[in-house]
Amino acid sequence: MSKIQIYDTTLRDGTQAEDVHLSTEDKVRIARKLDTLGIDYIEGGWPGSNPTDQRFFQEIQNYALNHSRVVSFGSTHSTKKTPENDPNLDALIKSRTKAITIFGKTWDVHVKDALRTTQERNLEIIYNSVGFLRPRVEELFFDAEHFFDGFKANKEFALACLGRAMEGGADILVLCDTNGGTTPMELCRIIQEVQASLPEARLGIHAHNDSETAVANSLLAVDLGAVQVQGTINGYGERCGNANLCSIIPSLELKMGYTCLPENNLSLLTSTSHFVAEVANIGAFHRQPFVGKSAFAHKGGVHVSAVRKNPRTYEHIVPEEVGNKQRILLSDLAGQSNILFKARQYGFQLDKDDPFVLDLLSKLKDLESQGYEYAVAEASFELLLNRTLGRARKYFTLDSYRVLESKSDKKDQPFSEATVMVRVGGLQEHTAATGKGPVNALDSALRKALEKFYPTLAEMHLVDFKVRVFAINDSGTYSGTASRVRVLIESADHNAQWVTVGVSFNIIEASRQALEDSLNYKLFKDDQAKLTKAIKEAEQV
Ligand SMILES: CC(=O)SCCNC(=O)CCNC(=O)[C@H](O)C(C)(C)COP(=O)(O)OP(=O)(O)OC[C@H]1O[C@@H](n2cnc3c(N)ncnc32)[C@H](O)[C@@H]1OP(=O)(O)O
Ligand SMILES: CC(=O)C(=O)O
Repeated sequence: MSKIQIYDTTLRDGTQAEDVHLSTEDKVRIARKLDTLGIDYIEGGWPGSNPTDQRFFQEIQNYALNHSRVVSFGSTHSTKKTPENDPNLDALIKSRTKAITIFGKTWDVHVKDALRTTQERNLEIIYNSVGFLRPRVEELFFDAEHFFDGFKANKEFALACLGRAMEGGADILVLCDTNGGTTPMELCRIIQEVQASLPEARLGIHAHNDSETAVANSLLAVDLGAVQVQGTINGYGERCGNANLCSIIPSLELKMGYTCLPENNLSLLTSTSHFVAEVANIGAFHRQPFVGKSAFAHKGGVHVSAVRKNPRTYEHIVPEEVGNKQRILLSDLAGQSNILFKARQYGFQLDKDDPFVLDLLSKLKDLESQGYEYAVAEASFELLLNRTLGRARKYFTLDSYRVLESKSDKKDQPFSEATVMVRVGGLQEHTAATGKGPVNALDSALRKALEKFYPTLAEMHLVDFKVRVFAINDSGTYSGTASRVRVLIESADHNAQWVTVGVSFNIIEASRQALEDSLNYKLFKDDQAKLTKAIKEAEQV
């Protein structure tokens, strides 16, 4: 199986994305993760550009990477300078990387309008820059910027640029679809013409995603003989992004028979993707192929029924090969198979004829149609399942609650106060609490009332609170302030995190439902843990 060089530019082109900002420390953390994954080349940045990138190249020298080679990136020398006095080329050398990439213009429009120089001078700049760096670095790559647009505009000039870079000593000529507008059909034709014209050249591909074809173009280029693929983790990059390595690597390895990563490392792909998203502080893209949370999530009853019999029926690869996993979702599109699968996850062996399954399915569909979303609020579903089976204890009853909002002075913040009446066994408790907002006041009052019966409730805290407004009602008209809302509450204690849901026309009532489920779930979970412990102890006796 032939090896394809994987060249990651998350730390350089990835940071050219509108919402990606990485500190030097972030870059080092990502570089080390990419090294663990087994990426061949990590483009660390443009050392002539800013102090963050400059520091990265110093800092990364303190780490012995096992696999990856760090690459510094810059442009050919300035039209007004020579290689010897160009600060950009000097910064590349000072970065002390064993590999360097420089980009040069190959589109006549850019030479005329961006560089404002002649084609002859551009060819000279390319040759001189590459030739100057060649003896000073072990590996040298030439990024032929705008190559495909350049080829379409002026084929002879674009090919001459490649020729000069090759004569100067570049190891690989990387054909860049810088504006991301090249179709796979054009790309195919152009690469074949390059190969006919420069048969000795070793080619690479660097594609942008403006036409949503960056991955396809990269795969095609490899199929045609490219030996290096440049891209970024999660496809981050300038404008619409770069070719997504999280799709390219598994496609090359699992579908096209190439080797990209060291043996057995492909299963690190999903965790690497999530790690990079986390460090970049960008919400994970759930629908991302291969590594997204939804990449192997099955919702439709027909799909679930089939994947339970044979996962291949609706999965293009085995999720674990890329470190992902199958998920079965609950919704109004579910069939009995979804329920059976979920019940098994929680330890119940049921079968399709069980009347309980149909009962739960119809409850689920009814609640989902009102706006409850159990695919996310799995703790609420687990309670619903156990309640329907008669397995969940009723820990407390909230007989009534009242929430008051008042504001006395223009300068003051509104004041929230909640009172609750709860019953635990035969005992009634009447409590009041204030809070920063009505939901906080209600939460405080409920806990105050319940903690004397259930002290472990003090261990839990609220992690996240999300409100979604359903502005369009069932008849398709706009409901305005009379809209239904869904509240999702994420809670945690020292060893778990769980999400609960509530739905109502009243945001406080929706919050009350989600809060009550959250408290109940904590108590239910504690009971389950006690039971498991008792069973283990009994088994040991
Ligand atoms: C396709 C790509 O993604 S290439 C990478 C793009 N990335 C970036 O631009 C991020 C890093 N860039 C930077 O920090 C800055 O632009 C710097 C430090 C490189 C240059 O900053 P400045 O000197 O202030 O120039 P400025 O950014 O305004 O313009 C870019 C200059 O580079 C020149 N240039 C562009 N491409 C090339 C090239 N291949 N070879 C030589 N010069 C080039 C432009 O003509 C322009 O020069 P001019 O000012 O004489 O017109
Ligand atoms: C070099 C580069 O990033 C590009 O042409 O897109």
